[in-house]
Amino acid sequence: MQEIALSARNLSVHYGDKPAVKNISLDFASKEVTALIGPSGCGKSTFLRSLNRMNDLIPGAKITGQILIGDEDINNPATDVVSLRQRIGMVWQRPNPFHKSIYENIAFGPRYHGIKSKKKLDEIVEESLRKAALWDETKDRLHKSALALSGGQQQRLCIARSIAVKPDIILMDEPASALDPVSTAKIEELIAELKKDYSIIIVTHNMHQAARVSQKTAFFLNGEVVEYDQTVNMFSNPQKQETNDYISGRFG
Ligand SMILES: Nc1ncnc2c1ncn2[C@@H]1O[C@H](COP(=O)(O)OP(=O)(O)OP(=O)(O)O)[C@@H](O)[C@H]1O
Repeated sequence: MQEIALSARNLSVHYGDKPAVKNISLDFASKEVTALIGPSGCGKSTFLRSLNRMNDLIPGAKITGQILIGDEDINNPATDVVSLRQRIGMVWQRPNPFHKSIYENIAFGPRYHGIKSKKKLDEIVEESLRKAALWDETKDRLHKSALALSGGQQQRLCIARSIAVKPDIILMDEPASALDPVSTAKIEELIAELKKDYSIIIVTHNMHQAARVSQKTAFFLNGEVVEYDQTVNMFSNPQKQETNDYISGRFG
């Protein structure tokens, strides 16, 4: 049996009176990549943001249902949201490095979580940049501004920053959509490498990308999950007409 990293149970999200995510239950396997696909506005990002309580920051967003890590429901008001976001990291569509050096971008999180030793921080910075396939490109300029990196390098830096606090799960919201094809390919290679150590849930509009990087795919439509399956099955033999229409480009 596959280990489960995270489960959504009857999860619904409303913005005011308007439902954006409707009663979704999904299990996410450990150390796998799960892709969330579907047309614009179908609730993928809203669902993703619920998984580490980022929707808490949106006024008027109301969340019901459970997000379970083991027996722990992260929607419980007693949950320490800072430590939750350390365990479940997030990488956004546009790279958003801090206006600081490359080193400080990575060291910020571990330092915030109490690591003070320079030697330990140096080790974490190197290890995180290596895991994000960025060490060779940055080792001679660690104390230069992160903003001088290319867009693709900045996105790998953001991935390194999320790795630095040792998460179990990394959420990615269209992490390559603002990047050129070469940078996109690097991010995809990196995702394949990262899944050895982390469970990854990625929103993507790019069907080829979903097919390349993920082991499971969930197809969202109008706030619901229409189909959830192994990616190879989903793309070769979808069970629902709507899935077939979407992946063959008939809408969305
Ligand atoms: N902050 C918000 N306030 C109000 N409504 C929102 C907010 N964010 C999203 N919505 C609405 O919720 C629905 C789902 O949006 P969401 O962004 O989750 O979809 P999506 O599938 O990720 O879309 P896209 O692929 O275009 O990013 C949409 O109708 C959207 O207009």
